[in-house]
Amino acid sequence: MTDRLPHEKGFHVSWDQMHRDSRALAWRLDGKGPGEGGTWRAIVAVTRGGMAPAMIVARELDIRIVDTISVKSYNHQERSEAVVLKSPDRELMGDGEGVLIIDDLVDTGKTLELVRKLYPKAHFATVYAKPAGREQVDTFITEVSQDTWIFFPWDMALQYVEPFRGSS
Ligand SMILES: O=P(O)(O)OC[C@H]1O[C@H](OP(=O)(O)OP(=O)(O)O)[C@H](O)[C@@H]1O
Ligand code: HPA
Ligand SMILES: [Mg+2]
Repeated sequence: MTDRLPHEKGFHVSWDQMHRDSRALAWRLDGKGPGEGGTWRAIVAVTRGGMAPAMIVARELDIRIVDTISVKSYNHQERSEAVVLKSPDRELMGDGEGVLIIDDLVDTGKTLELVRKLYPKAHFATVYAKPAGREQVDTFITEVSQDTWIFFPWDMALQYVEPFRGSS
């Protein structure tokens, strides 16, 4: 399967790495909100990939108001038009002021571009970022090159690999 991937490089993220990087994202966002003491009003996870880092950030920053926005833009590794399948609570959101919108990564930036149009005052944060989408994100932790495909732990499984020298 891997020999058919259209991307030259793979960046494999373990659950442990995702936990560490999401915590680092939380710490970076801590105290930067517009509320009293730099607090944030709420978190909105971009489903589905944003839910894992959003949960970790919500826990670290003690934010209990968490909603989701569902944006579908990929079929496997093929990009298609981004569409909103489910919106967060309208009253909660307003123009997005004080709301943290969290996703696992920004790639072309099309997903966040769409969400940003809806909530221009929100703060956009991702764990990983590729150069083409960097402008769409206010805070991120790790940048990878555009020709890298990030493999997330929820898409992976442990499996047998042949020894380097083959088996006798
Ligand atoms: O910056 P972009 O080029 O728009 O790509 C980034 C988005 O693509 C992936 O989501 P996907 O649409 O595959 O859905 P998923 O989170 O449910 O896997 C990823 O989780 C981001 O949300
Ligand atoms: O590099 C990626 N990895 C996983 N999902 C993605 N969706 C857009 N780009 C990526
Ligand atoms: Mg996603």
